[in-house]
Amino acid sequence: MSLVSLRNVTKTYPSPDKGGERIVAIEDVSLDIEAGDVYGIIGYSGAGKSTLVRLINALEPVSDGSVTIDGEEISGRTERELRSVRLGIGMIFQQFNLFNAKNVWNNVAYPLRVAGWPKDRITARVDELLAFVGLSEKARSYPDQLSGGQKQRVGVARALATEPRILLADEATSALDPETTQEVLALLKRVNTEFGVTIVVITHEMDVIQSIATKVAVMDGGRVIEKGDVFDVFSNPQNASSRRFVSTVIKGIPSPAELAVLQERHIGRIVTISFRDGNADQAAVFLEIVNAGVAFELVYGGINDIQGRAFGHLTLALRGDDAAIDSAIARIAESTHVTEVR
Ligand SMILES: Nc1ncnc2c1ncn2[C@@H]1O[C@H](COP(=O)(O)OP(=O)(O)OP(=O)(O)O)[C@@H](O)[C@H]1O
Repeated sequence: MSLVSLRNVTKTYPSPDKGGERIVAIEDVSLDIEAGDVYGIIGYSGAGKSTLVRLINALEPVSDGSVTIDGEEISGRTERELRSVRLGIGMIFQQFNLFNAKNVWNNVAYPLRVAGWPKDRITARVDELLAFVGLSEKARSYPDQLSGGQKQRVGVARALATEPRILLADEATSALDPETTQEVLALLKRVNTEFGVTIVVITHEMDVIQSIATKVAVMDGGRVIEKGDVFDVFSNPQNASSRRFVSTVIKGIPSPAELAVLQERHIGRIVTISFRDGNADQAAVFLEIVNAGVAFELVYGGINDIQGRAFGHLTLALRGDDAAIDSAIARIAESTHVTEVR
């Protein structure tokens, strides 16, 4: 049984114009998140990612379909019942959302006081969490005295206070510089492996998915257009919309504007060849070109690493007899993905 399960979920909002059509934020989304996953939700702005989080977190009801957390259907629950569901879900935010008037220790203690934990257990839990996130020394500091990375570490400690099984991270590293982002991602990875917390990361940053996610769903226009293993989705997207999105976030695929520049700058036919962890022998690809008597120049490229597995794209300008180029492309296409710019 999945820990979080969405079945044919739709969420609409009233139109801002009187009598206008309702806004469809989420449309017919089905998704299963297993215990222990680090599940990335990625997509353009307005794709519906934040709305999806609010539905999982039971902050808003679905318009249609069902959301199940740990086997319990949450639609149609009373506010009181939902409160206990929410206690099992921690949340961290882009802007950290700490209480500026409370010190670090009291920020982390806050959800435990609300949940009615006894004083001695609160003390033990807060001390343990601050040690876990490496901020024991900062217990008496106020949020204003902390760096962005430290603030988010307090956010993580607070989100974990009530021992939730699920942590939702909504653009949790988008306000941080790249180095601090990596620091917070490493902490989230530890939250997953050491505490066994299932993490859902909403992001538009490829780095985040690349470093910690095991599964990913790509959203576009309120729908999940592709989902699965991170390496598979990014190295070999199955449909045109997800290919378009993926090509904007991974290295090595020239944009249409860059292709136009390449075509202008280089003589010959421009082709992009994809390489994926062992699926194509790179030497064999180049041999096909050489054996066909075709000259080539490497004009663009990049290699991506997803948790130790590599894939990439090389763009070449091919020069020679047209029939020879056609036959080389056809032979390369037998072992890997190749596209020609026309
Ligand atoms: N409370 C609301 N009332 C009306 N429309 C909403 C509401 N919340 C979201 N929407 C609309 O639903 C769509 C999806 O929005 P959502 O914020 O979920 O996207 P997102 O992928 O999280 O985007 P971003 O990355 O910009 O936050 C958008 O068209 C948005 O305008």
